[in-house]
Amino acid sequence: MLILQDILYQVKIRSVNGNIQAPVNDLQIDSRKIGKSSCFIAIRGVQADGHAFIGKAIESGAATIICEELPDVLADGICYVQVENSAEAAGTMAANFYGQPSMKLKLIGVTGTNGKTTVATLLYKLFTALGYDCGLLSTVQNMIAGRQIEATHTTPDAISINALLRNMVDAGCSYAFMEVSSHAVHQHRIAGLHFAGGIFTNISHDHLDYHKTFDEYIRVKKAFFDGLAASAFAISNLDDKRGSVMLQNTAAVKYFYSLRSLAEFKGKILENGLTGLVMTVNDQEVHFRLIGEFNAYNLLAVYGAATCLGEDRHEVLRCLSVLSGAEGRFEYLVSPVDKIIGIVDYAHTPDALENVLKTIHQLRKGDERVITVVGCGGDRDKTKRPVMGQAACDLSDKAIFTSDNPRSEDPQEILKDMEAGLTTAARRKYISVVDRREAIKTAFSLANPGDIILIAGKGHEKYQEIKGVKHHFDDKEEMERIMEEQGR
Ligand SMILES: CC(=O)N[C@H]1[C@@H](OP(=O)(O)OP(=O)(O)OC[C@H]2O[C@@H](n3ccc(=O)[nH]c3=O)[C@H](O)[C@@H]2O)O[C@H](CO)[C@@H](O)[C@@H]1O[C@H](C)C(=O)N[C@@H](C)C(=O)N[C@H](CCC(=O)O)C(=O)O
Ligand SMILES: Nc1ncnc2c1ncn2[C@@H]1O[C@H](COP(=O)(O)OP(=O)(O)OP(=O)(O)O)[C@@H](O)[C@H]1O
Ligand SMILES: N[C@H](CCC[C@H](N)C(=O)O)C(=O)O
Ligand SMILES: [Mg+2]
Repeated sequence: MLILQDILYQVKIRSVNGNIQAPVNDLQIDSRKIGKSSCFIAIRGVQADGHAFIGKAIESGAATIICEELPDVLADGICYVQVENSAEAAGTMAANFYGQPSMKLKLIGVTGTNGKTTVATLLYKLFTALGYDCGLLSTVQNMIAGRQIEATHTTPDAISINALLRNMVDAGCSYAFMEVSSHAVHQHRIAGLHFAGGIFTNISHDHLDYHKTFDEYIRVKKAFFDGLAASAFAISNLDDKRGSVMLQNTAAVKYFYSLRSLAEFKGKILENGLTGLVMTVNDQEVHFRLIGEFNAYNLLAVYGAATCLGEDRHEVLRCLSVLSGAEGRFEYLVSPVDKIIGIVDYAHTPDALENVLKTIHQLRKGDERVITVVGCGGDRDKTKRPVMGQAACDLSDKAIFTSDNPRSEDPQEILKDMEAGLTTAARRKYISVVDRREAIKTAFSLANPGDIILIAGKGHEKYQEIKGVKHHFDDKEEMERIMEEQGR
């Protein structure tokens, strides 16, 4: 069994009270998961302060406590370690506890507002196709060499990350690809990890409920690159306004990808249709199965990373050309009778919604109409609601506003936020149908043969969260059922 002293390696300690040689069975940041000889790390959170649960943790068997503030009364036989930052300590300690798994494989992190899941998943699929055992930490799922593990977060907490990485190392993985959310950077969930490379996709409006200002959101994303080692590579999107700033202070070796300017990884779209993209990538012409300009960027990022990792460029493009994207990202179905194109996409930010709708317009052959079903999540950034409502109307012939995980909020109020400030032209185009199933049905009832229906916001999600309860709901399943029921 490990002892506390070993696990504290490189943690910034302020004081120690008790026996630092105490054994540690496991690490926990949640008092509800404590067992015998657990080490409890008290973290100040958004909802609660872990320090309030120190007593509870000791009652449940914790023998060692990591905290920023010592309790007034110290219990006998317990070792208390006061640290500068508990969240950061949790990352460093988790890495020590699990034997530095991020150093035993090559860990690549992907950050940005949109495209993280797509890029990380493509990298996982690509390196698997190239013959490596790989790991993946993503919004849709975690993977350990082909074995699927349910994902609860885009980026899990530090202890879960290191436990998963340990399992990957034990399963013989030589690569791990992970999404790095801005919440994760800010909450130090990635502290103590050793990244071999970092990728930036893009930055636009999201999570301003959490980060408060756009500048702060940028600063947090940039902190990921600031933390990379000189031995790592950092790849950024030159066509994004903040693409260069992201890498301004990184010690890592910098690379850029672009569709518009000269860059190490340069792409040009030749054809963009429902059957995929035809592009040149560093002067080699390739056909990809992924659709839309935004995926051209995702593919360039993946190509760049694979090149930096020493893979053969031709082989990389050959493998990439046959890959499909991540579940729920621009997945489409054509109805058998009326040839209505139904698209399920995870666009849940203004930028993603705009991108996916612009892509749909580029794919249109004639005067097919575009009908969009969209909602905005409850207990999330409210400022994106009117922007998404307006974008849906601007870029569709008809928009149906509906619910997308209202969580603790009143769904009608969310719809009101989406409707607020719509232009007169937009007002003529939208209707609100609070029940998502009814909204999808309405979209199909309104569609003429050949029309395009976009169902945005939930992608791979298999639930609708209402008042804290997750009800089974799957946009793709609904779409298929309605097509059949309506005989389309
Ligand atoms: C807003 C946010 O990010 N919250 C995350 C945060 O929770 P928190 O700060 O609210 O924690 P808290 O409830 O205040 O508790 C503070 C501490 O006390 C502990 N505690 C609490 C209660 C108790 O009885 N005993 C106890 O020990 C908690 O375990 C925690 O360590 O830390 C928790 C542990 O790591 C996360 O599970 C939790 O994610 C919540 C569930 C969440 O919904 N997060 C979303 C917003 C999120 O993280 N999303 C990003 C993706 C965003 C994107 O699209 O880019 C993600 O990476 O998934
Ligand atoms: N490079 C990109 N630029 C802009 N939009 C994109 C890009 N890639 C994907 N999208 C759009 O954003 C949606 C979400 O994509 P993806 O799941 O890959 O992003 P993400 O960053 O992982 O999102 P999340 O933060 O929720 O995990 C897609 O369904 C698509 O509409
Ligand atoms: N990672 C994002 C996903 C949003 C997906 C959307 N369907 C919603 O529930 O708002 C979040 O947690 O904010
Ligand atoms: Mg994701």
